Amino acid sequence: MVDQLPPARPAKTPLSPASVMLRLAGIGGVVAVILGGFYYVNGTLDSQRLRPKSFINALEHNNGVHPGYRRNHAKGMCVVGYFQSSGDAHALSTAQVFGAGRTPVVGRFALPSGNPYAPDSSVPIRSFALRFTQANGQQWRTGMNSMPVFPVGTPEAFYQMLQAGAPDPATGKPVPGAMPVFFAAHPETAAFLQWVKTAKPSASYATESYNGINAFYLVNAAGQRQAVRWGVIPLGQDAAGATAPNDADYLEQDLAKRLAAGPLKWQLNLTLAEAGDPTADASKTWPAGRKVVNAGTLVLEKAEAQNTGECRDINYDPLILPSGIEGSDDPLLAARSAAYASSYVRRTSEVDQLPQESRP
Ligand code: HEM
Repeated sequence: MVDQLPPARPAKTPLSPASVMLRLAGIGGVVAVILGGFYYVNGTLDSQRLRPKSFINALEHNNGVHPGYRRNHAKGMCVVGYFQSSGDAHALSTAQVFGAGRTPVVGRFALPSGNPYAPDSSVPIRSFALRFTQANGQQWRTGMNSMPVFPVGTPEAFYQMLQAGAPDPATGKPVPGAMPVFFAAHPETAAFLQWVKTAKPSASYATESYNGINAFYLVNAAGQRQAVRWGVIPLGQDAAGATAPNDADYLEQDLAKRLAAGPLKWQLNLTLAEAGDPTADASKTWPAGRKVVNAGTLVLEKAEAQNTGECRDINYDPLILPSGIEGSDDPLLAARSAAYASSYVRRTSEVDQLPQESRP
């Protein structure tokens, strides 16, 4: 048998230099369109558009750069313990944390400032962040504040608020009058300002209530979705009239002392929204009288210094949620998630510059 040769291909006419240039320009054009798309989505082409680093740059501008520390809520302390479920939230959510048993927790108490040396009495707000690690490996991370509402409802307004708090280059202090002007232009701050009127710096992290503020959805085995806001209330209280000392650093010593004497406990409450309650506006409270489900007890057993403790390398991103809990349409959630990641990238690349603290 004789092999048949394939038919000869017609000889190709070489491209003229002009055609080569045209083809290269075409390829370049496609690449430029793709890159332009990326830059557009990233906001690089729009100098006015907010990006994760816009918040972090503003926080650094206002508070200074403190290598290795969180760019907001910089002064804090790690804590370790567990959550004991009551089982009462199981009908609302498939998340394992609400089933029977215990879920280990790594938490962090902090002050809401980017300055890790801020005196404890400088602000009436304290914060509490938690990471629950379920047996199936899924995590629920949340950051809560002691106020019941956020001053504003959008990332843009929060950025403007940071700008209003920027220091005057001449004095290094906030520009007098800038914050009142901001509040006057933002009537949604009314509920927060009402709270501030009576809020006092508390004498202990242990006797505070903390609120998740943003709305989330719980999803049950039937796929039903219930909008909720959550928070924790302390099971221990000081005698009435306990006041904060003048000392700049009393909160950490107080917490270490209390934990050395025994575990500290909070009740985890889920407030259930009714039709019409806003889920996309953290500056609005929900009407009183909403049903509250006691999901269980948070028990803290040990405190650790934040520079060496387990919470140091945790990014308390509010959108890290297990199945059975979902984010809402609140625009602050995505902005928080992105800004915390940006802060995390900066601070974790500087960890070797942190002063090493001995464990309490
Ligand atoms: C657009 C709005 C917000 C921005 C840009 C923002 C920004 C930040 C940043 C950069 C951090 C440091 C994150 C890290 O390095 O781990 C932080 C921490 C924190 N934020 Fe926000 N935040 C916002 C809104 C809120 C809201 C609504 C809450 C409500 C509870 C909140 C609660 C907290 C808490 C508790 C922490 C401390 C977490 C920890 O201890 O590690 N933030 N925030």
